[in-house]
Amino acid sequence: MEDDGEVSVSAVFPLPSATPAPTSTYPCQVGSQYEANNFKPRKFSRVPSATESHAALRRTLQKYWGHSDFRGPQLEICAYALRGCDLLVVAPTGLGKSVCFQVPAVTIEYGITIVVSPLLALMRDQVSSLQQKGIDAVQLNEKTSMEDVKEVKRQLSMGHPRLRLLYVTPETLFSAKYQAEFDLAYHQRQIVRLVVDEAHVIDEWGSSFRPTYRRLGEFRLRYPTVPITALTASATSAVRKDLLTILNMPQTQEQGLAQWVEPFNRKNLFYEIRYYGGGGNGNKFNLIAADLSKLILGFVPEAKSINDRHRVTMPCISGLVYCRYTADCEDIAAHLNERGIKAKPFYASLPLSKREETLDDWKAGKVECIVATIAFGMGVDQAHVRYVVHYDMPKSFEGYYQETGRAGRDGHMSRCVLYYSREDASRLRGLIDSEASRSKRDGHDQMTVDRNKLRMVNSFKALQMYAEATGLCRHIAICRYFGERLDDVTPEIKAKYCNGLCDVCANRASVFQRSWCLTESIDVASPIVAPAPLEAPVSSLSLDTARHNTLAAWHGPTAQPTVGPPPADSSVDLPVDHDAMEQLWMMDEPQSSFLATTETPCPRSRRVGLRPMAAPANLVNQVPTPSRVQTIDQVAENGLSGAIAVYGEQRSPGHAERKRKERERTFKGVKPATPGGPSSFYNVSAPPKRAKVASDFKVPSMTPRVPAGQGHGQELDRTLGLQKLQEALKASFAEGTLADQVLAYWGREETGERRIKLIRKVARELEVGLAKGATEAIYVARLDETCESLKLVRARRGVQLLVEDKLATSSDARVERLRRIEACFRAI
Ligand SMILES: Nc1ncnc2c1ncn2[C@@H]1O[C@H](COP(=O)(O)OP(=O)(O)OP(=O)(O)O)[C@@H](O)[C@H]1O
Repeated sequence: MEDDGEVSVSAVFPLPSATPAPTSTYPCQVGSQYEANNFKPRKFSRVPSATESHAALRRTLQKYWGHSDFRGPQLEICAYALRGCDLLVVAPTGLGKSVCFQVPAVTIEYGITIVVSPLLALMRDQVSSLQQKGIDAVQLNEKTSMEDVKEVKRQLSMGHPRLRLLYVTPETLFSAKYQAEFDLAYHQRQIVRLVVDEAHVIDEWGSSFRPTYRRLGEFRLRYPTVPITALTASATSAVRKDLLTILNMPQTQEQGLAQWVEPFNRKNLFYEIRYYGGGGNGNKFNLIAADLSKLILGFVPEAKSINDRHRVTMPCISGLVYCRYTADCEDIAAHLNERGIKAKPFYASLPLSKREETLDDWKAGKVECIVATIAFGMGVDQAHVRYVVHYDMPKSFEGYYQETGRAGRDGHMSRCVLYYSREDASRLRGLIDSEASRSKRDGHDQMTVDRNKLRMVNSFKALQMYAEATGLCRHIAICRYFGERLDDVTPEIKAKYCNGLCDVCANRASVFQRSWCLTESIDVASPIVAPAPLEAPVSSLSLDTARHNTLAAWHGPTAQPTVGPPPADSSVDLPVDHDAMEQLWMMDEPQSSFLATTETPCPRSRRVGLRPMAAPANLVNQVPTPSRVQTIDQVAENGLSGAIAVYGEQRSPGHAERKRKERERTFKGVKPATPGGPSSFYNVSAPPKRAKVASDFKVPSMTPRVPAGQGHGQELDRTLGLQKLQEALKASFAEGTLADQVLAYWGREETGERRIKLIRKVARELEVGLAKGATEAIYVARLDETCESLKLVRARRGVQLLVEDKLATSSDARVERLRRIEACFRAI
């Protein structure tokens, strides 16, 4: 019987050749829950500066995890999570990706982080490790007891839950059983983030045996203000694009994505391929078993000396052997036991208690070797695994990388061996073909089937080429597969990536000689063909229309989206950047073969979409006399959050107590979110809190663009223009006595949410007027002038002119534009 639980496959594509130039905005804050919620670390009553956020995150890490400091990009990623950004993190196995979402989830003041995890065992591990640290975490899946389900539902509905991390399967997330609770938690602003862990499985599992994975994109439509983090260790650039598309996440820095792609190399792993010929008719066991046990026994002295050298105290040497079939797991485990290696089988159809026992014994060092199918592996975090052997070839390159990634997570040298024969490869190829046809029977459309099949085949072909290449450094080949552009001749690169830690670099001649035993009559993989572009999950619908439809499907046709769809007659689709959307579906140029790639070495870390550290000049100009001393340099260093903090009140003794009393006063008469339910600090019926910060609006310095390659007279890209207008209107009218005066004069006395809605409508109306008959240059100029005019509302002199009806007598050019704005406010 074959075991399910495969990791994704993908084709071979290069990474973007260069990191996009940084912009001077914080795109990830625009339109995110950050705007509505202002995630704050505990103890902060205002938005903290970057330095303060970092300190808060570090404190959490030290207090709960006991690590002295963050590793690599962890701190930066956590800080972006605190800001409410959408994040994509692609980092090698063992880097510590869990910290990147767990630490912010615990650091912020309140709210639940939902973590979608693919495997129950992985969920169980992470939840119990968090609970041991004293963190409120819980898992919700089909195995959760009734009592726990009740408690989770209570936490989701209560308005101010203790719960910090809720681990779910995608099936649970979309189960009708919990929808009301998730909806309520969302409306009470208690869902702070969706995390998709091991996100690479979305692409393949979603189109084969776990279709609910593909539904994850609906989350964004349903809960549009909740930011998303996707994390994976193995994703080529094509897979990354697919993930973002499926999850309905922004695709670029401009659209609000912060992305980390860390180098894939695992320096401390020794990769080796063992070739064998034949292996048909059930004689594979006879061919390999003896060699396998000899290999493992041979590792032991070396592994022991590594452990001793690094003071790793384990009763025995930990290792893993991967097989494709459950029967092989049993046979190999029995064989190893006969040879004195304490081994146990592990596969999906074993009872859960048995699997848990095996895993616990292995972690405790009572069992030396686990002989497992791919049901075991992803996310398993055992530090001292000294070897990973593939008795069978994995079905995908990503699978190989993930599984070998279990080795050497403590950073010390460990070995990864793959047994390879062409017979095995061609059998596996047949299996992949039949699996692809099975997904056709499962009701997927032809295009999805074809694309999926091509992906699987390509990934497998790449793995076969990797195994067959007797002259290419294994480390370089792996990194090339994931898109790093590396040459394999420069000694510095070879030393940096491998330094003799693969069979080819250690002894190329011997590898070549050993490969002679491969059966010549069987073909090696044919070239890789790029799959067709991915169908957008929201296809031709705009995101807003899709979001509206989704909400209607869930909440009934009268459902009111939190951020409503634009009126039918509006000529602007606010969140859709058609130009950028079109680029989403465009794939990179395929490489004929990853083995042939050469070029510049990969930088240490590729970060795409990161916020630069300089604050926009226009923002700095707007900062009123700060109540705390803060230089422009500090603002630049701390970024926008830092600049907002400038508006914050000076803290004084008794500040916390005063804040508490103020809060109690504010929420005294607040109605419960549900009839009979507890009242909440954050529920929707709470009166709008008067912000202490001057305003949390962002002023993006974005320029409206025309679609690439088009000139004047062509259709304008107006999304950013609309956004700019909206921000300017908000800045002038969202609050403040001057704005109140003007609006009262215009007969608009809306406050709070109603005023914000009005501002949105006015922005749309205005933008349509400005775009009429305009070329790009005229449009930009009109936008700038209108935004400039709006500043009058923030000046006493301007307000006087307005409310005393002296506009007609004024010669100020801005007045004319202000009239247009006034007309809009009066008319809507
Ligand atoms: N800042 C840190 N300092 C020390 N150890 C850390 C730090 N961050 C994470 N670790 C440790 O690194 C190990 C790997 O962490 P984790 O399981 O999150 O990795 P991962 O990136 O998710 O790997 P995989 O993709 O293979 O699941 C864990 O044992 C964790 O405790």
